[in-house]
Amino acid sequence: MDEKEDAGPSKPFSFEFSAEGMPKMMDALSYAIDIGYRHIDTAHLYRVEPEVGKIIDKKIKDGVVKREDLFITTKVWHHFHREADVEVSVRASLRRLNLDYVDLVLMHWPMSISQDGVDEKIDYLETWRGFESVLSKGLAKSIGVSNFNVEQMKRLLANCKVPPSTNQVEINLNLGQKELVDYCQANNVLIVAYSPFGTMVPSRSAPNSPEPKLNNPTMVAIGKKYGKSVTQVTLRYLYQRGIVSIPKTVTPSRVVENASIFDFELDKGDMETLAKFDNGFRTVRPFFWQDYQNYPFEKIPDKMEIPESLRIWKNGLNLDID
Ligand SMILES: NC(=O)C1=CN([C@@H]2O[C@H](COP(=O)(O)OP(=O)(O)OC[C@H]3O[C@@H](n4cnc5c(N)ncnc54)[C@H](OP(=O)(O)O)[C@@H]3O)[C@@H](O)[C@H]2O)C=CC1
Ligand SMILES: O=C1CO[C@H](CO)[C@@H](O)[C@@H]1O
Repeated sequence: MDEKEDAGPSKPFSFEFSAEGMPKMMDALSYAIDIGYRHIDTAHLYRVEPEVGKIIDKKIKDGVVKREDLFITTKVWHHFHREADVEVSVRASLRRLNLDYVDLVLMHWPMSISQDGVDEKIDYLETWRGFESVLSKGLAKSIGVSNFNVEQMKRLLANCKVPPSTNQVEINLNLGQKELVDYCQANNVLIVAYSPFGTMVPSRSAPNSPEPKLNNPTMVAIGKKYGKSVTQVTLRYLYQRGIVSIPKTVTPSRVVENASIFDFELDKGDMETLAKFDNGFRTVRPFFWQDYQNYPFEKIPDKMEIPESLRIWKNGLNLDID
């Protein structure tokens, strides 16, 4: 393996993954597959592909699932945006995952940032040609993007040979992204919602985070009406908008809870009530990249105090993955 394959931006950030969190996460993944989860979302960034691969391998060897039953997504990070580097990244992920192919590979962000954190200003249309090549070689069964805004989706769809199957973006009750969802769905691009709970959950919440929280009276009342939790109502709401959610939990009971959303249907009135929570509050906003070319979100004005809940990374990110 040449060092380019697994090198990552050694500066300016240092995002420490908690090693002790790994076993819990892997136990949760193993349990999720046992109870019926089939879509696994990972990425070069997350540094867990080898462990995900081991779990998949074991579940196939134990006869719990066949490879074709699973839908594995991984993502290409910023510093592999040269057309030829996309394949380098995907082959490295396949090696770490111990797979012959992934079902979906995503361009994690539209920005291209060097391993040293420099804004390399590579056009994502060039990067996308690398994705089309990876698809043609069978390294991925489908290709998509993540964190693309409406303008970027329009430009990509107008300048590609193979359209993205998916746009994985933050969607939750705070951030409904109606214009983006409507555009993608009108153009047969599946919307996958990351951070589907937004700031509802304590790990993402801060004193100034907007409603709804887990104890929001309106949410609790709607949940009671259907015998469901606030988080199940949230995931069902997204499902009924034609959106695939990818909630994360390391808690076994929540692994079950988050999957138990297909035995009820929110009525029209409740869907309208839930839509009213939309206030545009974005949970995942890496403001440290906001001056880079193709940064997809509105910029936070310098004078505005950046709320703690937006500072998902205190120091940033270190991708020197072995
Ligand atoms: N493409 C991209 O740029 C991004 C992709 N993603 C993807 O989306 C996935 C999910 O997003 P993430 O940001 O983790 O946020 P989520 O909205 O999935 O929230 C995860 C948090 O919610 C808690 N939680 C989960 N289920 C419940 C429940 N039923 N009741 C109460 N709390 C609950 C978890 O706690 P606990 O684990 O302790 O149970 C965890 O702290 C990520 O794992 C990643 O795969 C995420 C961000 C950006
Ligand atoms: O899960 C994640 C944590 O935040 C990163 C940057 O904001 C995301 O891109 C990533 O997928």
